[in-house]
Amino acid sequence: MPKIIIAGNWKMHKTQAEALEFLQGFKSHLDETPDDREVVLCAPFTALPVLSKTLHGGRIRLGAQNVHWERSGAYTGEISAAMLTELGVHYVVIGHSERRQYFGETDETANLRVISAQKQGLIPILCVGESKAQRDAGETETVIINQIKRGLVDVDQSNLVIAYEPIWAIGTGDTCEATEANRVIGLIREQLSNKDVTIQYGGSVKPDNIDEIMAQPEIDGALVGGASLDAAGFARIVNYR
Ligand SMILES: O=C[C@H](O)COP(=O)(O)O
Repeated sequence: MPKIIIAGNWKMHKTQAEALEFLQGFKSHLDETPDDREVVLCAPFTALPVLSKTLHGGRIRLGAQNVHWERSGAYTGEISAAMLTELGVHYVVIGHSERRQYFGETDETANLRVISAQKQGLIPILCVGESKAQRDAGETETVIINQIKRGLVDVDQSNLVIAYEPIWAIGTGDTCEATEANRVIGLIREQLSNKDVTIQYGGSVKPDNIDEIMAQPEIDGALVGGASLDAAGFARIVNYR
């Protein structure tokens, strides 16, 4: 059975002080969180050390939002997998559509990042998703299958999470219908040799739609952007029914 993973992706939000303030409001809600799910916070690099110290041994796992494929070297502005594991990071978001759109990342660089993350013991959360134009042109299936095939060349599927994030649903409030997300995630699973890979849905997940999303049989979790910034709201998402 795939593990259920609810992850918050804070993107470029929260200073260290704001991250600690969030935790104060969030942690008390975890008493109600069923044991069947993993809770992950993917924070900016600068907030990882303080979160790591505060979360040590607790219920919440730490995630980063990117990783380079080399162990070290002349790569100004980049972070290696070894630097992240040293901080107690367990997960790393890779190939997010914002990285692809604004920073020129491709399926090929996502693939290199996934492999280097796994080598260092990190669990990659590989993001895939089609644009509105691609969906309107009837290309959703082809786009997703290509992203999965190229992103997973030589990748060990036993330590892997995939997030299906239709680009048109990210930060727009325009959530993909839960049944449609379920259909595409089923298609992604068909491409995998390991059927127990956790496949999340991401794109305008909110407290008022998480129950329907998580009721879908193919959906094993959520990657939550904007709604993960508010402690009470993210707690409701994590504690979906
Ligand atoms: O990584 C998270 C996704 O980009 C979704 O963001 P959102 O929940 O703000 O739509």
